[in-house]
Amino acid sequence: MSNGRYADPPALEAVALGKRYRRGWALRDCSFRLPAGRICGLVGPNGAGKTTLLGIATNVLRPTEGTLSVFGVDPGSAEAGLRTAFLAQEKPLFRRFTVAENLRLGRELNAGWDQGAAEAIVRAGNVPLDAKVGTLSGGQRTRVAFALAFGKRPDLMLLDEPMSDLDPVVRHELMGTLMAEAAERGTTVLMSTHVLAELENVCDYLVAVTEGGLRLAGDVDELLYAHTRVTGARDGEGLPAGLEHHTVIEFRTSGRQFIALIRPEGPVVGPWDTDSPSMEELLLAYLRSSGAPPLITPTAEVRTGTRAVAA
Ligand SMILES: Nc1ncnc2c1ncn2[C@@H]1O[C@H](COP(=O)(O)OP(=O)(O)OP(=O)(O)O)[C@@H](O)[C@H]1O
Repeated sequence: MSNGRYADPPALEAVALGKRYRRGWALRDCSFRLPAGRICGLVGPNGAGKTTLLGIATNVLRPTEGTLSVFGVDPGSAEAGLRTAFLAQEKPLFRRFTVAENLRLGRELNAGWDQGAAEAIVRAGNVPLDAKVGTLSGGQRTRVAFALAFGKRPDLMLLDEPMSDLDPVVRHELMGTLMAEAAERGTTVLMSTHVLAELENVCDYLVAVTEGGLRLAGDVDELLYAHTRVTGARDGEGLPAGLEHHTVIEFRTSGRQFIALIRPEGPVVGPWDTDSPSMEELLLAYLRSSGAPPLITPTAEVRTGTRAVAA
């Protein structure tokens, strides 16, 4: 169904999206597009609003203001439900049922169910199909939850910190399975994680939130291209003269060196070394500097006049 063509509706489009709980806003004024076929990392500190965003995309939560559409339709529509799979942080499974019974439920609930794909994931971890889910280790349960999500053959796979209880070998293997599936079928993936290194060489798209606000959204290449890492000899405490002409995302000193991440507003002239940041450096700088101005790249920008929800 989805294959990432530009004319297709985006996998996700948020327009002025906000969610308020009793204690206050968990998400506010978020507008971005995630084109179909992308592998997107969703990052932000604890309590930033990631799970809230995923909850709205899966119709577990309704927005307080604004809209979020999934392939151009409301997350509560039958079409969005059919095309989306969600691997929640707490991996809800029927613990008193066996693995096979959980897969059978998956088959009964999903028209396009692929039993072979689901069973292959379970078997690759030597998880017995006749074991009760409640007796499995946390990592084994995650594997079964992965199998249920993959068995659905979704166009959009949403994952909330999916790897947090997996050992490094299984983490690597399941990430490989996820990438192979996404590449083969053009599946859009939106995955929240705190392990920034996990996203390098995997994601081609990023969404970063802090304190409920969107900080970065867009194509990884565009985001990296817009930034320069500047390093040089420290001269006093403050920003070296000349750097103030640029948008400074973060400035730090270490011993006799300084390191800055900037969005250049012209040629970067000075006795410094300039370089492209890594994805991890870029994300860390934005997560540490909540006052830095957000950047939404052209690919992620919501075009005015776009109808957000065709309910
Ligand atoms: N059901 C709820 N009722 C009240 N406040 C909530 C509820 N769910 C989340 N919040 C609050 O909303 C904010 C965002 O929470 P959310 O779970 O979306 O963050 P997160 O980025 O997923 O965090 P983490 O990385 O810790 O999982 C937090 O301040 C949280 O306390």
